[in-house]
Amino acid sequence: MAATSEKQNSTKPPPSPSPLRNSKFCQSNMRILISGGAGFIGSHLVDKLMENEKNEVIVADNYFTGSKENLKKWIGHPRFELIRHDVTEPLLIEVDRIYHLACPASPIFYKYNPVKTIKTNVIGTLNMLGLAKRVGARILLTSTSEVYGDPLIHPQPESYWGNVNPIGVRSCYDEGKRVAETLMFDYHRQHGIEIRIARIFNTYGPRMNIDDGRVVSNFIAQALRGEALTVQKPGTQTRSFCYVSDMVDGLIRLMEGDDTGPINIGNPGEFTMVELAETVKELINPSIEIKMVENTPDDPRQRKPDISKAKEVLGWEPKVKLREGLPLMEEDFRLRLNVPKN
Ligand SMILES: NC(=O)c1ccc[n+]([C@@H]2O[C@H](COP(=O)([O-])OP(=O)(O)OC[C@H]3O[C@@H](n4cnc5c(N)ncnc54)[C@H](O)[C@@H]3O)[C@@H](O)[C@H]2O)c1
Ligand SMILES: O=c1ccn([C@@H]2O[C@H](COP(=O)(O)OP(=O)(O)O[C@H]3OC[C@@H](O)[C@H](O)[C@H]3O)[C@@H](O)[C@H]2O)c(=O)[nH]1
Repeated sequence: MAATSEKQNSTKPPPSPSPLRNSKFCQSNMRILISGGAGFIGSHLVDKLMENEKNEVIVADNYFTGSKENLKKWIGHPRFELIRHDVTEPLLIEVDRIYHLACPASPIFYKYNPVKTIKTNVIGTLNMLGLAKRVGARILLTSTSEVYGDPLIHPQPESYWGNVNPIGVRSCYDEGKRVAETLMFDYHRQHGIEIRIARIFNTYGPRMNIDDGRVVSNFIAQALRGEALTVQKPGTQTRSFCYVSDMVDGLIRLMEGDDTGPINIGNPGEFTMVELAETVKELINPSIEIKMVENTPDDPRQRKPDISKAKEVLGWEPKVKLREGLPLMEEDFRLRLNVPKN
């Protein structure tokens, strides 16, 4: 896809910033909104962006799956602000960049209230795009590998249009993200908004909710609690797991680069769920059992990103291998579950 960020058919210019923005006493150069910033990936993104003293970070989150605990070290910091806000309602603030992450991401949470999930994807993205349009901000959407559905092409390049069930139990999320991508491109083409789209593949790391329901957090929590690891049938389905620090690095490169995307960001190391369970067992608790349990409908059978574009356009590729990332997550889960290492 061609790099394109020039404005086309812009309806009206963004409002002028306050004159104080350019005064020499103005404390920050970049005001960054992160919707969903109290969640797993969002809070790691906050940590990274706060390292730059020129950044002022604002998080808007409704705490559906995120928590203040993830941001506790920044609460009270002069360059940080936390707003309890649901993105299905409009938000009127002044910012230069919007990382739009707000959306439940674990299948058990996004299926819990599918109507709310699709509203978050559609109305939430419309509201964030409306904000970007009003203030002339650049906006990045965290889309997902789920836009490829149960893919018939392997690995998945960005040019693949996907194989998605439009009426299935996952469609509130995967079709919701597909509409969100459409909205991003329509605002770009019609109003000249500067957009970036990341298609994120399965990401793991510290701060995932312990009872999040996603496979890596489930297996680590089960291994530490001494419970059998629950591999959903058939167990031969594959995923490719990216450590969260690599993900955050990719997202920031995408935001600050020139390409609209969509760009796959993920780790191409591919594992069956049985292989993942065996690795967790070996690394964390060799005496644990692995048991096969029923799966849920429409579970994708294979998933692996083609990251040629991310390498070429962003100069990005993941650094942390699964066997290096799992112990870092184990350490965090041990602390939170109060299970010391023998
Ligand atoms: N982690 C992954 O493997 C993965 C893969 C693909 C895409 N993504 C995308 O990345 C983003 C972050 O995912 P995550 O893994 O950190 O999940 P998460 O559940 O930890 O974070 C999502 C955050 O969004 C907030 N939120 C949900 N609905 C909201 C609403 N209506 N208004 C305001 N806030 C709301 C939640 O409270 C939470 O803090 C999501 O958009 C997700 O779709 C994640
Ligand atoms: O305890 C479990 C949980 C899950 N699984 C399996 O593990 C695989 C991965 O399941 P997860 O729930 O972690 O996540 P999925 O890959 O299905 O969806 C994820 O995809 C990318 C993102 O958009 C989201 O984070 C999420 O929707 C599935 O095949 C599932 O059947 C188990 O074998 N055991």
